[in-house]
Amino acid sequence: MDDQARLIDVSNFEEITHFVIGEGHGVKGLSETGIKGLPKQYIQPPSERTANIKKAEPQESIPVVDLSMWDDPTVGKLICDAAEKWGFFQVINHGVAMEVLEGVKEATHRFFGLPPEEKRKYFKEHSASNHVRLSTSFIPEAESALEWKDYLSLFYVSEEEALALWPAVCRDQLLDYMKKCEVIIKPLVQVLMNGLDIKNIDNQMESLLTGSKRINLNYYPKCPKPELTVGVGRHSDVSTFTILLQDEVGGLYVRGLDGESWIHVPPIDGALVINIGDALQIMSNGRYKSIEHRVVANGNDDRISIPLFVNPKPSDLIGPLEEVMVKSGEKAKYKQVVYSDYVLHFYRKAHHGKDTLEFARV
Ligand SMILES: O=C(O)CCC(=O)C(=O)O
Ligand SMILES: [Fe+2]
Repeated sequence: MDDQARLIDVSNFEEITHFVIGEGHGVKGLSETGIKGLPKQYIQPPSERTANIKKAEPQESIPVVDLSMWDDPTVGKLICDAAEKWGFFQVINHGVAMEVLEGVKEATHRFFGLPPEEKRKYFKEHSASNHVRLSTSFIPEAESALEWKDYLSLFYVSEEEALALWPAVCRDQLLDYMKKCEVIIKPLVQVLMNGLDIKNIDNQMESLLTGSKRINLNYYPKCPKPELTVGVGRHSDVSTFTILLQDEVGGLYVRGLDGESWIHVPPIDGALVINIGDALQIMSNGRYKSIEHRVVANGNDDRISIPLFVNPKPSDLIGPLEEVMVKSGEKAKYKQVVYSDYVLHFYRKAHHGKDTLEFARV
């Protein structure tokens, strides 16, 4: 380890980029060299550094909803209230077995444990398909300061394609997990739509809300100077909703109800975190909120998380749902946009809070 540490010059921008991206080591590899300083491209402006996080009182936290009785109207109410106020909640007794969750976490560690020559094949420059992409930071080409994170992003088209393209060390566990998550996705759609007074969810509506899926494997290696950088910068997700599995390390913060403070999402063994994304904020004309969140870098531990983004289809036109507009009599806050245009807009710039939504604002 020491040998490698001597080889890496923290102040040499090109050398770092070549090591991280060119050779496929990622920031995980950089962290494992034992570097002591933070390369300058990872230094965030003071306003974004998480050491400045003004934390809320610990007793205020996002709701935890027990899903053992989906049909109980109080469960539905808790979920819809959380979606309106917090945009974030955790679920327990959700019906996805502990072994399945463990399998996904192990698969994530197996993928990131591959030698760099193997992982390199999945970087943009080499990947056989843009449905399978390993990246570092968020979108390094567009960022003036990088995030301390590597991630594999897998767009789901069909089981057949996934079996052919997704890395063999993780694909079976991920596909199994995605299938098992249907026990959450279907009733969640039902409950959220009920909350908007939409009772009849036909195939077209179901497809508009859940027609495509993306699963990411996030790896946040231990960081030499965590107070100067971030794991993920503030953003909201572009999904309908996201189901997030995190490990026991912690570090995810969501914007508090006052719009200023940051609230930690404590890891709960066996729980899943659910958050509303921009697509549902748009479709509900702002009733359900996609809330800003961020991940701190950690000086002591590596962390993983696995978000499953449940999305409209790329070709779908999204806008405030007609049923919502008719029932509420409100003016539309958002216009109709092609979902893939919205997503492309998100991927064109660095994470910056909820800015992406402006793209769809009337
Ligand atoms: O790692 C986390 O807890 C959250 C990650 C996240 O926000 C994302 O991938 O969109
Ligand atoms: Fe996110």
